[in-house]
Amino acid sequence: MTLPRHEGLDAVLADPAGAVIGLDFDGTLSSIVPDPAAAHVHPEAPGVLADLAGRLGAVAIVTGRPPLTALALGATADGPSLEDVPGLVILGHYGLERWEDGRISAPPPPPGLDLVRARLPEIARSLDGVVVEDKDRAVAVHTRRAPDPAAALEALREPVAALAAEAGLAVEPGRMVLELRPPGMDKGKALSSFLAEREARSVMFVGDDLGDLAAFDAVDRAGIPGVRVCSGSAEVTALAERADVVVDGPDGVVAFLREVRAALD
Ligand SMILES: O=P(O)(O)OC[C@H]1O[C@H](O[C@H]2O[C@H](CO)[C@@H](O)[C@H](O)[C@H]2O)[C@H](O)[C@@H](O)[C@@H]1O
Repeated sequence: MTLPRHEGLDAVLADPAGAVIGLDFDGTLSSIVPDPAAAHVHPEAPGVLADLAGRLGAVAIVTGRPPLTALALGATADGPSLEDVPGLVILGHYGLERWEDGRISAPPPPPGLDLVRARLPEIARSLDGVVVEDKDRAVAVHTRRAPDPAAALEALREPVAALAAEAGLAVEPGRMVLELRPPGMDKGKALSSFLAEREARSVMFVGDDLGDLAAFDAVDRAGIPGVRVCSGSAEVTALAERADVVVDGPDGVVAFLREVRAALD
């Protein structure tokens, strides 16, 4: 692919040491698969990120996954794994839990999760193929394996919202998933703090899902040149509508990152 001309992308290329790249995990660095536990990083993604990390100010993965899960799913059999990306920071749980240099930092889990653990499986059982994913600091309910995933998601919206309100948690909607998680943090806040911490002079964010819209907002309000990249899919169109660059899923993301890397030589 040829890199498009865009002011934010030009700024990243002109001053890579001042650039921060943030990337989502599922749907961006990893293809969407029916079973969340069976996801795995695109085999070429860690290599190209490792290459970029040596040239850019910072590379961060900003994800709804716990950082250690992203790292585990980021292992590859033959090449480098995500853990091998120099200086990588993972802002997991939408920024609540941070992994860097092998260390995790996070606030304590919210008390409302116990109520969700007690009640959500019962709600999920009322619909065929709906499964619960417990992520320690958040609990998600997935409908991708239901006979009609979109209908199952709609059927869950109301009971899940009621349960979240009772538990003092926020509902995070995503690709055939509703997540109950602590309120007060999102990918936008996580990215904004990281940009300030690294004194970024330009920013690129790559994402695919509704939770990434907050990160696009953060790019917009960062006060530095920025570029918003969408890992496009037929399933989510809202992000493509806001993006400066749209590529075709994780394969397209890796091809795009390769071009960025090549343009830095
Ligand atoms: O912020 P992300 O890195 O995009 O994580 C968001 C959610 O991703 C995962 O679910 C999604 O990917 C699964 C595996 O491909 C897929 O089965 C599911 O339908 C998608 O919604 C993950 O399981 C969630 O916990 C994350 O919050």
